[in-house]
Amino acid sequence: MIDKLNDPQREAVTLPPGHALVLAGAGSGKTRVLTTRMAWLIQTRQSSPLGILAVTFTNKAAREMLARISAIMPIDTRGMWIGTFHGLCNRLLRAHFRDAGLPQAFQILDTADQFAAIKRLLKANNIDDEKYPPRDVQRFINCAKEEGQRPGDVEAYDSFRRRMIEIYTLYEAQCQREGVVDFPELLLRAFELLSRNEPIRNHYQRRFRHILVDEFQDTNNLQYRWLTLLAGDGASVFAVGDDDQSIYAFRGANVGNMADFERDFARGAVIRLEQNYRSYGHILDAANALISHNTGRLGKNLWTEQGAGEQIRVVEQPTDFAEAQWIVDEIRSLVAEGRSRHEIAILYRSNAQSRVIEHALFSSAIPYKVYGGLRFFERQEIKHALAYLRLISNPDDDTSWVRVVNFPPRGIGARTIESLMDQARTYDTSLAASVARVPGKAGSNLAQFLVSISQMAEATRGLPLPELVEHVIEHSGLIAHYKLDKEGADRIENLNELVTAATVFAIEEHFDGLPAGESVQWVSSATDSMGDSLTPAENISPLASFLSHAALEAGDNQAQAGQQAVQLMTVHAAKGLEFDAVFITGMEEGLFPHENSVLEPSGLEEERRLMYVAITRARERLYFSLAQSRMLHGQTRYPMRSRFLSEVPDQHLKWLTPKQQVAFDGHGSEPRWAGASRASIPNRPSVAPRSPTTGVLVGSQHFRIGQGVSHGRFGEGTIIGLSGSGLEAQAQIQFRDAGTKTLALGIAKLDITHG
Ligand SMILES: Nc1ncnc2c1ncn2[C@@H]1O[C@H](COP(=O)(O)OP(=O)(O)OP(=O)(O)O)[C@@H](O)[C@H]1O
Ligand SMILES: [Mg+2]
Repeated sequence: MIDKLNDPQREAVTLPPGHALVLAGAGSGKTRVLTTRMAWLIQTRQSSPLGILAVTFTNKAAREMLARISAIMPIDTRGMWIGTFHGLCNRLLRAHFRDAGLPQAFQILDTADQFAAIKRLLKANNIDDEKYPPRDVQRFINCAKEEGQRPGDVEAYDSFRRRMIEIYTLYEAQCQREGVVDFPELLLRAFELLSRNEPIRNHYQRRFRHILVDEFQDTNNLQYRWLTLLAGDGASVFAVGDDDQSIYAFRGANVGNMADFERDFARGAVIRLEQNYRSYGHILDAANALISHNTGRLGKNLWTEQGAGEQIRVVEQPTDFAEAQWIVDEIRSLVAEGRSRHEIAILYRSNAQSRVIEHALFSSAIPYKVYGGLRFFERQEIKHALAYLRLISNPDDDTSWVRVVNFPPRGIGARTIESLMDQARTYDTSLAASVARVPGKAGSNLAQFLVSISQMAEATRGLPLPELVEHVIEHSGLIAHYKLDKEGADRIENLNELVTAATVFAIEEHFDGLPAGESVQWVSSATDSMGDSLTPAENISPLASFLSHAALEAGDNQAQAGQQAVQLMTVHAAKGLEFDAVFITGMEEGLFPHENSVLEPSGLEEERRLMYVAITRARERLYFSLAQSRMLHGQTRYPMRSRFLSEVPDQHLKWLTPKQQVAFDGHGSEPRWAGASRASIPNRPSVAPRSPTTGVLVGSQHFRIGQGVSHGRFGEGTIIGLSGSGLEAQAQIQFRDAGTKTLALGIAKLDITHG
């Protein structure tokens, strides 16, 4: 098992108990070391499988880890706690729902559900959603939770924040009443449970002697505290990570946790891995050179024995359509050369880019899978079906109630629902519990809905999960409804796919045929002073378990089925994965680096880490592609080449199209636009750019691409795109300090400084 490892890897795997940090760059075998260490701990009998808790970044990674361990040795991995932070916290809360103050069948709100719940809350309390936009409220609440703060802990230094805190309080009451838990709440609840309940804490601290964490650089403060608490004084924490791949700061991840961990725990036990086993030399050196532009790195140097391999191919196309078409043609020849489609990935910085690429793939009949983005469990019909399933397990789930009370339409209008909400508010009950208080025809319609839910609950009691799901999609009226819809065929297919998903889930989770609970005889062997009473986690009903799975795992479904499909995903979603061939698309200023990020140096450094992640996904072949004009958010833009292109030394690049212009270097105020005239943009099918132009006359000023301008507030900048004319004329300007902005030329006061 450990023969195949190099020396530092083997050292890490076989470290004696104690905290340790493996700090190493991409593709150096961190994940492999972590998995092997688990297997090694078990095989050398230093730990039982049940004494290990491992945190992975995605559910897919958790499954792969389990598969790898079972491949190494024949053990029952079922009782092992391997999963994401959210998944593990969910498991903990299910096991101790009472102590955590939750109903047994509590439901998980995903981000979209949470947003809907907040909107509903604002409405119900007559809160002005212009002054308190739901997005901002959501962010406020989530940030507070991620810092471990309840409403009482948040500092109210002005009246706005005071009001936000009141909304947070109302939101908590609503969630509690409805028996629902949002993502950050999973973590915070689990943290509070462990910190307040000593017997439970002691139990788990005694059980988990080994805690292993992958992608440690992306933990947030609350996760860090959760780990520290769970570890107590006795457990060994083995963390692996790469500061250069920290890409979730915008969600509260704190790369400083690595340094803290080293200081607080790992003292001395820091292992660095420097040999990369994934990529050929040109790819690796390009990544190293790029990331060296960042400051404050913990520093490491990656090398490979694999030889230089091929240069990175760079291609510039006139439009985003042409870019997509070129990629599709190239994929055809890769496949013709014998590469498998699932070993080819197309990465993009923004989800919005995928549509054009998907279209090109679809038109060429190349099978592809979108990983992440377009999520199966987020499709409308699936969410409707899940809402019914949630209601039969918990009729007080108001979010689900509101979603389907009139879907399929059954004559229950907005007014009725509002009056129901009023009642619920007045008596502080759930919507279901208030039905009896609504008078007249409206009331009887609502009552009928309630009856149909309880009939479904009755009829499905004791049914195996797939049959239960099938019954509900049929009897909810969803299938019949979509049959009437011209475009409903797809939706019906998806609903049927939900039954398949339930079947697969039941098999994987061993719910098939076995009454829940019997499949987990190992629990009793988890001998502990607290005995079985403390670990009934596995006694959750298959339905509740499936619903959690649906909420936690949106997206994974597609990737699994995508064995023979080209893989499409955002760079964020690609973390930890590897492919033979990778296309990094949209290598343009404003896109990658993203325009929102270039305002601050820290934002730009995060973009650079993201680019580092993207490059290091490739084993053999890497492509950079870009377009001279791109339709984004309904606007045609004429972006400059990404500065990241100029941060990769020329010797690693092979331009497949002429390299005429100089890429934006992010420093000088000199316009770097030395390219050919943009006046003619050939090859753009179907969507014509909205009056693309290289020059615009507004008043007496003549604006041109490449010109230097200055603006009262944003300072000095360079025009990088123009569109429209007259009053509609707009310029996209790359400001030296203020990032990229699109300004209406008739309104913005701009002075031409040169060019
Ligand atoms: N000692 C080794 N011998 C051969 N192959 C190895 C060795 N160590 C790792 N690999 C292979 O190198 C690749 C990268 O390993 P792994 O995914 O564990 O790296 P990582 O450090 O976790 O990367 P990332 O930072 O991208 O998550 C994998 O295909 C892995 O199987
Ligand atoms: Mg990894």
